[in-house]
Amino acid sequence: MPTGLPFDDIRTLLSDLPPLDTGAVAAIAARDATLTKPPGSLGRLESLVAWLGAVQGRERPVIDRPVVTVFAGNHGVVAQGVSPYPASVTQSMVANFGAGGAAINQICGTFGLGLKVFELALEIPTADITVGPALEEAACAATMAYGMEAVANGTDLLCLGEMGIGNTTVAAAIYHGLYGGAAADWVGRGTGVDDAGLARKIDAVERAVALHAAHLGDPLEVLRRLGGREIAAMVGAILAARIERVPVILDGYVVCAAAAVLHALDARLLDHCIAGHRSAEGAHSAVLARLGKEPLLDLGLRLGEGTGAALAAGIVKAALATFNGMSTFSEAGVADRADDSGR
Ligand SMILES: O=C(O)c1ccc[n+]([C@@H]2O[C@H](COP(=O)([O-])O)[C@@H](O)[C@H]2O)c1
Ligand SMILES: Cc1cc2nc[nH]c2cc1C
Repeated sequence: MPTGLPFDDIRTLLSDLPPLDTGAVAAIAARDATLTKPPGSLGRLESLVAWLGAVQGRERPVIDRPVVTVFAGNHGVVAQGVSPYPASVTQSMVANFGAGGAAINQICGTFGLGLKVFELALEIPTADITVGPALEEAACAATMAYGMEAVANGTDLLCLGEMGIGNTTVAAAIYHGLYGGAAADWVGRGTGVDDAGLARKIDAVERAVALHAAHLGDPLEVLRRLGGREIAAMVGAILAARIERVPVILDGYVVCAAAAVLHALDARLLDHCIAGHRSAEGAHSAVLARLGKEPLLDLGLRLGEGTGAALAAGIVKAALATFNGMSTFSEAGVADRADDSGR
């Protein structure tokens, strides 16, 4: 057992972060300038390769073991009537992931991504955040540690996803707890609540944040009081990836709640993350602006499961394939431009 307060053990991990590799970025820019294309013509694909190199610390980044991790949790706040679906759907969807029948299975198959599902005590929902803290500190820290396993198998690109009926309510509570404003600013329809459900959801988020208001100055307290197990595990996964130099693609509105906790602790904790997409859940745009992330895709998705992150991974893989596989002007015998302008 670790000694001291569990959150203290987490906090020690925050203090010693590897720097991004600027030498790798420079080397990538130099090779990019020799490839058979006008400078800058691959747009954001070029900056994606630079990002991979900066995080991995490699002049030739690799994506040999990309993985999507789906963290699944259940939430006591479902008792407040905040989701149109019963909590049992979380377990059923985990079975569906295992059987290969979910949307994320098909996207992983399309782009050659591994899929790993972390099932987090689904039979024991976290406490209702309108009544008390979701998790005790020790349980929250232990769940964060479990989430660190996401990078344990030598993955070189981590796509984060989640599944949990009710978790758009806890995500909204986290945003309201971290960023203030009105509860309604952060609450959306999730899986599709009707108007009465939306009103219950806004009310639940308001009451939860009011209940815990005295403790919300510390982002880790926001996490344990207003979050849930899949959110805590994703905080651990993002943190471990930062330390292990693994690039991370964030999914949508719910995954970004985990990212927001770390960002509130120290913005550099998200240096290794890109936003895979903009979710159709209304407040996601405001969240992305707070996090300083420009999403790669904007496809109107609001599913979760890591689907937006996995789709973005397909683009990232293509970006790296262009960088590694393209011929240079001299190799291909293509005439380069006559002057240095525009470089
Ligand atoms: O992350 C998103 O952008 C997102 C937006 C809407 C819904 N979801 C998914 O929907 C579930 C939560 O919705 P709800 O209505 O039960 O709170 C959960 O399994 C999430 O993966 C996810
Ligand atoms: C069917 C279903 C699938 C999901 N996948 C992610 N969240 C979900 C919510 C529901 C309800």
